[in-house]
Amino acid sequence: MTGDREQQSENRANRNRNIILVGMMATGKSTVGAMLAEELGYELVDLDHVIIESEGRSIAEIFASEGEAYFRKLESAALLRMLEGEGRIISTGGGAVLVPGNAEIMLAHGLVVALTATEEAILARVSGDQNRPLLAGNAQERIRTIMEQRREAYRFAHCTVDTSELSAAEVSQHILMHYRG
Ligand SMILES: Nc1ncnc2c1ncn2[C@@H]1O[C@H](COP(=O)(O)OP(=O)(O)O)[C@@H](O)[C@H]1O
Ligand SMILES: O=C(O)C1=C[C@@H](OP(=O)(O)O)[C@@H](O)[C@H](O)C1
Ligand SMILES: [Mg+2]
Repeated sequence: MTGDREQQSENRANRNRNIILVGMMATGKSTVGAMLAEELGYELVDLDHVIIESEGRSIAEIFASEGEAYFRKLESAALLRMLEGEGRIISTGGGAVLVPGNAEIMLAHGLVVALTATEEAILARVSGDQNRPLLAGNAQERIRTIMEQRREAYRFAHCTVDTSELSAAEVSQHILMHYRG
């Protein structure tokens, strides 16, 4: 086997280990992650839930008392810990890709799927939701600004699914087709 072929087969093996969902808030990472875990019999890991459990307080409380930088440290540490295992669906929070090094770590440990949605779809999904501190205030403005800031940050994924016009179950089926090859 040439070095290139060895590398390719290692990359393929790594992709089969876990499925990692990234993307903007309310693109459906948590919802679809739960469906994928159920379908594949994999362990569901939602990084936000891991953090809420270990800290014993909500994401909004952590942001309010400790700030975003502290939250990002917890998130990156949880990501690293969770990627030590296999057979997991890892639903990340939308900002997990912002910390340098996290994208490369994800690519090396599973199939990375980016979920996207239009600004309108995201706004409809978060309306009345108080649990996303970064969207406090004018949610539409915040969504537009954050989407612009992060557009490039989600491009590293192995594949992307636009969820705007799909049900969560349909998104899950798309990902499964891709994963099973
Ligand atoms: N494809 C979809 N179509 C319509 N609503 C969706 C879809 N996926 C998720 N939702 C809804 O949008 C909201 C945010 O979904 P969630 O899974 O928490 O997103 P994320 O984890 O990416 O922030 C939830 O109310 C969820 O039921
Ligand atoms: O995009 C972000 O920076 C965040 C996304 C949230 O998770 P979801 O993407 O699951 O909403 C949560 O981690 C936190 O509020 C910050
Ligand atoms: Mg989520």
